[in-house]
Amino acid sequence: MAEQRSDVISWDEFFMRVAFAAKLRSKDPNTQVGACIADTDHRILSVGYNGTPHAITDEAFPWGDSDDPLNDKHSYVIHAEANAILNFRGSLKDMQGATVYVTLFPCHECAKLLVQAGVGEVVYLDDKYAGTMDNLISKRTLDSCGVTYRKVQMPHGLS
Ligand SMILES: Nc1nc(=O)n([C@H]2C[C@H](O)[C@@H](COP(=O)(O)O)O2)cc1CO
Ligand SMILES: [Zn+2]
Repeated sequence: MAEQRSDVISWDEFFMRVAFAAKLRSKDPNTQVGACIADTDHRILSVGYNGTPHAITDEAFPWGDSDDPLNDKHSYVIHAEANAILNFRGSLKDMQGATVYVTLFPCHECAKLLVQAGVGEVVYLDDKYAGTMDNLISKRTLDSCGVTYRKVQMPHGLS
């Protein structure tokens, strides 16, 4: 009888790989972000990545940075975490206590949305904006609302 494989990837690694795959769909030339929400029974509830609202043409929105808010991508893009919440087709009751796996630490706007959607834990891959005011507000929001966060361990890498 063959032995079963023991060196399998963990649930954390699995869901982070799903989030990582999602970010590969992002058209943002500078920062691509993926999010995967999994419930307490290790079922995937939803996936999202950062992108603009559905538009009639690909050129409807800018993808560059600009001092002019009308021409700045940040005015239009929907963040990965927000898209993951919006893509969910079930009842928000099923999201209570869920874990969101994100390739980049949530911004303060998404932190508020995740809290109100019932997410109980944030697991992140990168925190490249750590220490910025937005990031500090995000962490204060999560701390104040009892949402824990931790950096994922990826012993098998991402390839
Ligand atoms: N957690 C996040 N989820 C996201 O989906 N984003 C998106 C918004 C933009 O499309 C991009 C950030 O662009 P930049 O400012 O690094 O050029 O990533 C950003 C963050 C950062 O907090
Ligand atoms: Zn955000």
